[in-house]
Amino acid sequence: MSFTAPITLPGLALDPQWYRRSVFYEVMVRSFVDGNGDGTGDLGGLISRLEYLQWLGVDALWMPPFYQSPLRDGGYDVSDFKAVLPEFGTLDEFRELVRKAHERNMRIIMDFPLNHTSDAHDWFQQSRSDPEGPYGDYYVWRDTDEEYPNIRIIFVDTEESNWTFDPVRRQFFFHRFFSHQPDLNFENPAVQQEIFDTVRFWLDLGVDGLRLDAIPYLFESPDGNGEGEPPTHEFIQRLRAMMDRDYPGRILVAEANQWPREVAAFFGTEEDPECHMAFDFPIMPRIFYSLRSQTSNELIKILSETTDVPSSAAWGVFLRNHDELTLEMVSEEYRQAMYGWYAYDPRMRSNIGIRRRLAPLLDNSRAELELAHAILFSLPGSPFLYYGDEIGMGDNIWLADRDASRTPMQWTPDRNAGFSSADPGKLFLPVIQSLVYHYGQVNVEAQLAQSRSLLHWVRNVIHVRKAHPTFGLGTMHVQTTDHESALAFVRSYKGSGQHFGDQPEDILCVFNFSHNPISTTVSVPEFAGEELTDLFGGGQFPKVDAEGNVTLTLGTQSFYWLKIGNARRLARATADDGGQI
Ligand SMILES: OC[C@H]1O[C@H](O[C@H]2O[C@H](CO)[C@@H](O)[C@H](O)[C@H]2O)[C@H](O)[C@@H](O)[C@@H]1O
Ligand SMILES: [Ca+2]
Repeated sequence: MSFTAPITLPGLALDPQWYRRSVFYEVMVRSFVDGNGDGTGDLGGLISRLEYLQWLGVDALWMPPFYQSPLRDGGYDVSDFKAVLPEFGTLDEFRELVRKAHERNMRIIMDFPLNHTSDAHDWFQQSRSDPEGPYGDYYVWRDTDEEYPNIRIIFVDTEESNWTFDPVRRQFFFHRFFSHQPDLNFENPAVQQEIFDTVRFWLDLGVDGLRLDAIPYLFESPDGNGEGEPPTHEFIQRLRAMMDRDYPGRILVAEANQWPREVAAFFGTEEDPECHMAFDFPIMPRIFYSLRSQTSNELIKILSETTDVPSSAAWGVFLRNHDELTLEMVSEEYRQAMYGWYAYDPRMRSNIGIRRRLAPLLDNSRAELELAHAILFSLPGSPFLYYGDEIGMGDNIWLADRDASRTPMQWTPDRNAGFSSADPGKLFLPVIQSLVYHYGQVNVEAQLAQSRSLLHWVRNVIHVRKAHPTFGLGTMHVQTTDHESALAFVRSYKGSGQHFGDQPEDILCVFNFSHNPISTTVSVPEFAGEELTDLFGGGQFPKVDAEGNVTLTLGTQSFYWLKIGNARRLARATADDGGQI
């Protein structure tokens, strides 16, 4: 495979807002490329495919944990926060990865599961065996399992309680997730210091940011639900202040599976900022809901809710990731509808969600895959892709837990899908060999050879998005339509004029969720009389009429991104001093 990557000068472009303009790509080291042929993906393998990621248009990688770990929760069970799991590589290889990514102007975000450790961590082993020793108070120990009754269980498939009795210390320890993942005791200043030291350790190695895993759960309180308690926010504020002071330009990303207002709290305020980015959990299931219900009302409702966030904050939007498609942020009625549509086999469910990949969820429909991506790439915030979804990889629901959608990346139709040269029996997980998604058909090499493949389409849409900073930096206004299957919004940006193409711009985005073609009148009164031009092909569309309406015909499950004409915008640009949204 060869990629005609653009020639760039080594080093990162200076841009304090880089995370608002970036396309992110979640890459699991274990699953991407096996560089040394032992059956497991590794850092060396990832380094060898940076060229591919740059060609695709990726600006930043999000790397789930690759620390020392017994791997009982995909690496989110860390047994040493300052070591790389030997089967993944070494610290030196990680340094090389950072350097080589930066040479391609790509940044690296590391996952940081700071809420808990593995029970194999030395801190826990010492804590359980020596309660009076230096680590005795590193975890949340109690004599009963009755405290914190308001704290819900997250892994409902496997856990019956958030407390587990430890036969060594003869006390219960608290855990939000698996019983082999004891929660750290954030009340202990020594624990807080360890977390700061760990953050500094990785930032000193050059990483561009940290995804704060399970961030709402750091502190518990007797009466609260243990989600976003005030001391948790105070702790993040201190972390952010340290980063702004000592590591400007590096970012914090909040993983908080909560409602918009609660998640927005993790951005902090202008005076006391917390995270630069936060994943937008409520919007994601509503995209899937709209695709099957053929209605846009749920998306319109959530997009119309205004949540005040600091001016530098950015949402991280996504369709899928390494976890189940979580349904925690929908009502029970809608959850049942989603299970009916997307998880008709009970094996497809996991906790409160669905453990399937994007293409199988959308029944491999090219129209739906394009529509879903078009929404992802035009919503406010920065898009996060999940490795393999750009080629429409399948899943394997006969594998345990979320491994269903963590199988080896499919590079070629050759042995082990080009992922590894190991004996196939030695792979950490088997490659996908299902009827529809077999690596013989679904792989990067084959899609590179087809100009109309999903891979080329995704790359094209990424590049169109990147040519219009409006998508990353602009505001969004939902517009009225007269069709229940249509969603329309306008993205507007005043432009800073500081970068090439960073100009004032308005873009009308219209989506059709119906499984049939529709005609709909979109009301954009602010833009009466303006021309509309397709962002992809440059085709001219009917003008917005004098009343501010435009009637559009959309094919089955299709969309338009239309640039709104010049006259008014140019006048406004002259009047503006520009730069801010
Ligand atoms: O480290 C434990 C888990 O932490 C993250 O969890 C998140 O995923 C859960 C679903 O799998 C979700 O319900 C929860 O709200 C999140 O915090 C991480 O992404 C998981 O992989 C990990 O198991
Ligand atoms: Ca390997």
